[in-house]
Amino acid sequence: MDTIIAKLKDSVASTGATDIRSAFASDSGRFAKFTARLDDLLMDYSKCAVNETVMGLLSELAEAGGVAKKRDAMFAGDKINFTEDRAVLHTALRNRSNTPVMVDGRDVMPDVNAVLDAMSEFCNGVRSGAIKGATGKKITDVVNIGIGGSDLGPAMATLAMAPYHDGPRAHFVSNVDGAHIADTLKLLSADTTLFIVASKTFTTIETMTNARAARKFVSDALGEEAVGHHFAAVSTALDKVAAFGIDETRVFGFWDWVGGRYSIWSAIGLPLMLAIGPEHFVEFLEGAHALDTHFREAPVENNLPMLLGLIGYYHRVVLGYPTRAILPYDQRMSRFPAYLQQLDMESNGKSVTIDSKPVKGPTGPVAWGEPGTNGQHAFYQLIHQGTDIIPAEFMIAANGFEPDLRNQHDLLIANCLAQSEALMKGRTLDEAKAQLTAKGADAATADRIGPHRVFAGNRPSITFVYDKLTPHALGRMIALYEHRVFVEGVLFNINSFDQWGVELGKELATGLLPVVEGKESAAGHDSSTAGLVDTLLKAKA
Ligand SMILES: O=P(O)(O)OC[C@H]1O[C@H](O)[C@H](O)[C@@H](O)[C@@H]1O
Repeated sequence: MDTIIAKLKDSVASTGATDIRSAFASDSGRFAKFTARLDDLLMDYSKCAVNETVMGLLSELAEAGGVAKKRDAMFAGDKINFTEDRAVLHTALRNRSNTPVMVDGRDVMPDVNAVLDAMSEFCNGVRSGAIKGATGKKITDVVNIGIGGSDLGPAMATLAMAPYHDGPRAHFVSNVDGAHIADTLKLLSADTTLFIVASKTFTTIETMTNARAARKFVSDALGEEAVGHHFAAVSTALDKVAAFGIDETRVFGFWDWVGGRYSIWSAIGLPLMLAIGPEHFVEFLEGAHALDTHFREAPVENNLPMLLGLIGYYHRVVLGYPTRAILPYDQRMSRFPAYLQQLDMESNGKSVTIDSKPVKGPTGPVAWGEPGTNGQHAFYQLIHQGTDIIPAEFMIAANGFEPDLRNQHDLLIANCLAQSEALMKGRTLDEAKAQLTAKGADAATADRIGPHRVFAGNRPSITFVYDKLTPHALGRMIALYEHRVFVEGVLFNINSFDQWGVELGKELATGLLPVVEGKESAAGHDSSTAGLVDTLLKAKA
């Protein structure tokens, strides 16, 4: 690996790979060379700092890092999440070919299918009105109470699939800040609302606290006996759900081999299924399955997640770029960057290798973003002219869902393409000055103002294009990013599937609660924490 990385660094210098603009000028076939496809999904990475030498070395890197072998081990149910002694099988949840997937000598597919059937039956009942609230009214609103992976996936996907909504309205409460649930409940009537308590562990303090507030909302309005009609739960901890008092016919399970940030395909997808219906939900699973099959079968040079992971690794480790921007040109994908933050940073924000040694180089970059065109009018300035190079990942559908607003969709496409072109081409000082002079500026003004109007160019971007954001296309896009994170994690030589880094803060918060409540002294805490507690206690009304 180290030798190949060194060769990559040398080849960047010796082949001038980062001069993307010149590469386009000298090779009209560049787009054809550096694009890959899966059905209608096109990945254009020609605007990255790559050439045949770089791509060849990246393929060698995939081989040396054993990516294909580890991929096969994941799909086969090996316990690759060794720090938690767990298999990693979110792919089994969307295994539409239904081939057996073995964990500890047992095929998990019958259980997967049984939960999917139970979810479908429940959703059909709620959507048709056969399953009603305690007063006999139809459920019009569903509130998912969850956080992290039990919120971001369903919230992101439900918003993305808005054109397919024909079920109850969906709301998402995640934050322990009482403002979140209070503002949500204000809009709702208990007798027509169903709450889904979604928590893999069923111990997460934010979720349990919000669930109790929701329970009080229902019992205050309709009486304690109504609670059962207005709650469902999704969890791996069925004993804890029973203790909370949710009827077992309304509990949808999943398994410890589904990571929270990979759980949208499981019963955690219940709010999405309620909104778009079981058939569209299955199409969503099928899209992910198509990508899984592609990941397992396509040769590296045409394998989208392999390429995306290899280029991501190249950007981070070889070129040293610290972040990447996720920029969907799709308003309904506005939560996709937030979703990817958990997927990517919780998976690959690690400092210890699988051999339990400190990593030698960088691991996961900061992933961030907002939908275009909004970002253009906010932070793109830094992407174009700032001192860090930030690889951008654009995504755009050829078609929107508003035929009467086709002109707006064309404007959206033009903006998306213009950004990647501008990032790559930039504007030289001579061009900037000539432009100023053409507008009537004198030479001294052109000299003074010109440098401010220079764009360095050669800034990398990847663009994804697909026909339309259908359930299939969304499932495929999420799975693509999941496997990209996998490929990068293998190359970083880390375990992408645990998240010990979130634990310390949780432990300290538990210890600090009695201090903040004024029941215990802050002695023993550092002076900053003690000082902050003191300030807050004095200001407490
Ligand atoms: O689903 P839960 O068990 O409530 O967990 C919710 C979230 O909280 C944890 O702190 C983890 O960092 C996340 O990976 C997880 O998705």
